[in-house]
Amino acid sequence: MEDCKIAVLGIGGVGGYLAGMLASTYSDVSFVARGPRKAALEAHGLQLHSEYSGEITARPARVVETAAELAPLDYLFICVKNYSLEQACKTLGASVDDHTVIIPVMNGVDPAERVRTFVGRGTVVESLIYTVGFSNPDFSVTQQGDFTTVKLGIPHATPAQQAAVERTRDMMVHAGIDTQICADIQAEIWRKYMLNCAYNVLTAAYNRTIGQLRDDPVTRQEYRDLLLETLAVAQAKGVALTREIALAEYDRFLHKLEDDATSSLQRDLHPADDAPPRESERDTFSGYLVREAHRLGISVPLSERYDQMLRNM
Ligand SMILES: NC(=O)C1=CN([C@@H]2O[C@H](COP(=O)(O)OP(=O)(O)OC[C@H]3O[C@@H](n4cnc5c(N)ncnc54)[C@H](OP(=O)(O)O)[C@@H]3O)[C@@H](O)[C@H]2O)C=CC1
Ligand SMILES: CC(C)(CO)C(=O)C(=O)O
Repeated sequence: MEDCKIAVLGIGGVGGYLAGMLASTYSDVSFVARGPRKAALEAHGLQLHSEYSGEITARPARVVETAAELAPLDYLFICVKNYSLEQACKTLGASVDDHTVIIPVMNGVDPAERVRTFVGRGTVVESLIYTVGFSNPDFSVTQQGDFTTVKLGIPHATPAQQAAVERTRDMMVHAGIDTQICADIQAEIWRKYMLNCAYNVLTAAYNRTIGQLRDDPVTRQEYRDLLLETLAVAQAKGVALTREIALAEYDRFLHKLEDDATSSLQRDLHPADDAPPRESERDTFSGYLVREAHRLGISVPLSERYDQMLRNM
């Protein structure tokens, strides 16, 4: 395990945490980054300010502009926004061969399927991550809060695929990354997506924290309704999510999420420095949900309203 070849493509909020943890454990970790971020990582390494894992300065084996500059990898983590995924997959070259395990660590329900289509080789492990992280103007990365957890799996895995999932989990746990294997990874991904379709959509639509959404009776009720609309679409697609799980997520919103919690969609649409909105994943959340609902004949009026509102921002 010590000399496995690992790369992380996308050294932002999510990739920066994983890259920092991996590069401070393994000797052959490459960072794929571009422009001024590449120059900063080459000059100073990656500074990770993690409330969960501590203050880490990670020096990668190398920083490259594209993965195509790398020899075949054992593991490739792809941590880009959904709108960058296709382009990123086009730059992999010979870094991915049939033995490579690719782990897209992203929001949305279909990144793994899209990677399989765009790349067509290697073993793609599905994943999701619960974390709060972002990149800073000096290209350091901050992870906030006392958790960061990754879940892995491959639906209907063959024994060889399951072995790849287990190897990946062991490699990540050895680097100090909380990682669990899920028997039904699709259901877990949809559970997280259901959360995102309420949490990310409402925090971004109003630029409010979770505490502010919870204090307002209208948004408090809408959070529940958005969870239930997403549940209806998931169930129509045959995903094993139940009303009890949706209501447990609502309970978490009411009683457990931090008052000052924000979302990645909110941070992109409302940058802290009053800069103009950045490109965002609104299409990954309400956009995809509404399209799937229409295709399946499910009524999702509130998601439609918020999708329109986010599109007009
Ligand atoms: N941030 C969070 O708290 C959470 C995020 N997620 C999900 O994780 C995924 C990643 O999000 P996040 O880390 O926040 O995103 P960021 O925007 O912070 O980071 C993405 C990084 O990918 C880089 N990138 C994009 N394309 C390429 C490429 N072709 N080559 C090299 N680098 C590339 C970008 O570089 P550049 O700066 O040069 O554009 C950027 O640094 C998303 O799907 C998000 O929804 C999930 C849970 C929590
Ligand atoms: C809801 C949250 C914070 C959970 O990790 C997230 O996925 C995001 O901000 O995109």
